[in-house]
Amino acid sequence: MQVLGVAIFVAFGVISVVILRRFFARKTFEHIRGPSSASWLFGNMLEFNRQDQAGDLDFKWCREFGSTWRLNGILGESVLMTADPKALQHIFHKSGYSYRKTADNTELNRTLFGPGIIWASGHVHQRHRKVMNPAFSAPQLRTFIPLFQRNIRKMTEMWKNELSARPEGHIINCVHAWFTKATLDIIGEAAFDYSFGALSKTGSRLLDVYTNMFLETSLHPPKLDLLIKASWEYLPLSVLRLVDYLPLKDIVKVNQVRKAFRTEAQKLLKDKTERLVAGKEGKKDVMSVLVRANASEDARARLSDAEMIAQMGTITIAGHDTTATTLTWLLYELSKNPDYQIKMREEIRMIRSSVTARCDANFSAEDLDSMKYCMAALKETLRYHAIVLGLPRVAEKDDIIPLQYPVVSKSGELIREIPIRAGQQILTSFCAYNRLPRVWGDNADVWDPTRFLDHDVKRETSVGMFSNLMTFSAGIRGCIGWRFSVMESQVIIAEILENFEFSLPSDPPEIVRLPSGVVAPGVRGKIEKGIQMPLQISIVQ
Ligand code: HEM
Repeated sequence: MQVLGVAIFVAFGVISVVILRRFFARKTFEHIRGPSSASWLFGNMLEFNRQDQAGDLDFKWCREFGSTWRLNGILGESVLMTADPKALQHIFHKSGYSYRKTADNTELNRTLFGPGIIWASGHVHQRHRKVMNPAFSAPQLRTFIPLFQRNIRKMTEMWKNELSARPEGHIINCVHAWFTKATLDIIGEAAFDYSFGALSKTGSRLLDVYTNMFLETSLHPPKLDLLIKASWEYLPLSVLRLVDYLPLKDIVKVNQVRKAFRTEAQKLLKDKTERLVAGKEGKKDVMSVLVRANASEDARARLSDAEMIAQMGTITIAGHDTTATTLTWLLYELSKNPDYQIKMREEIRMIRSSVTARCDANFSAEDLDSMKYCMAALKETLRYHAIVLGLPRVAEKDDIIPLQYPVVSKSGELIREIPIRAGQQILTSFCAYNRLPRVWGDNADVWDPTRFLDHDVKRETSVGMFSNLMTFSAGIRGCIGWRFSVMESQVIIAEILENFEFSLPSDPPEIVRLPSGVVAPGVRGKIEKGIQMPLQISIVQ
């Protein structure tokens, strides 16, 4: 009886807090325009989470209401959504940890990765970042270039072998499946000196458990899932820790993945620590650098074993499918833009002649940096195909968010800044920012790398980690691996375009952007088959 009383009291308390918070939240956003509520229970969240193609609604709402608008959240919550550069700069760059991740985001990160960098917050996150930074510095990453080249060459040799047996002179491959394997092998070796054996087909348990995780866990979430996760904002941490035991599809899958990574990471950490203690010459992989950086820290600043182990899953998952998917979109665009593909190939060949003239076998970092057409295509793909659509954040304290581009209120006044209360949720839209005509020009809705060719246009407000794009997020929580991804992509682009031509198959399927954790391509009508990007590949003449 007593237990029931406490339960009723707690439930009453939670509901009162929710209603009061939502009442005050409405007040601050009431005057901002936005789509009307599609359902009293889900607001706009059901349509937002189940859009036909990822980003469709972000682009539509941004066109209709300007770069900042209001959404109806679950149970009448009022949510601010923005693609405004100054607002993004304020939230990600200027406010430290004042805009935290949402509870469901944090808990899913904890369930998947454990206590690693992507889960940590505040001073704990600062500690993670300090130990990890040296492993992601430009000089350290440049040492990986030969490793990137060696691994991607394995893939191109396999393609060449396959092609040599085809009298028709071409093959049709899902390039995403290949890039996923190549980038997984690369991250395994570069980050841990570990072999996933993805290309060689020897495979590993990790690979089996992990395959298709993003799609399985985030495509078209069930209604109950959305409701349960919305309630997490109001639950105390002690209750949230029980999330791991929920029989939700995504939780079950990420639990499996985390456990598999933990087993492997424990072995790796032990091996690397023993090497360090024995004074053996340090290896260059990210985890060995981490182990050394950690050992040289003041005891209080060090990462614990559990934290170090969590980094393995984090770096693997954050660090390979992301790059693989971006490269997949790049090849898709190049298949549709053969003239630009030819320009890139000519550029690569020209630089190859100077490499041969100096009797080198491989491109150096400087060679790769001098490939302007290739770099412009990579930047444009990161802009046009932001594989993380945007991120949700919650204000930790009352604040005022400034806007670069004022929006018109319901009563016709210009809104230049938006007061926000502690606890209110903001959805940031990276994909809509990346396509704002005011920032990128009138042809922002077209894939056109020439916009990046001669110069990086000086933007009015600078945001992001790379080239004013929001694709890698920004600020103290921005992607720590952006340079890794860019260098790896430069190597892969040079290797594959020097050797192969890419085009659409003769009867090309309609490719759609799947609204999953990482925006990946699928084929219209065959979405249940998962990620697909069939392209025609032939040897360069
Ligand atoms: C195209 C490639 C990539 C994209 C678009 C991308 C995007 C992002 C984004 C949007 C975030 C912020 C996530 C959040 O705040 O919840 C992030 C964080 C992170 N990324 Fe990447 N990423 C890419 C490649 C990589 C690579 C190659 C690595 C590692 C080798 C990596 C490691 C990480 C880590 C460890 C974090 C967490 C950083 C922190 O919380 O301080 N990423 N990435």
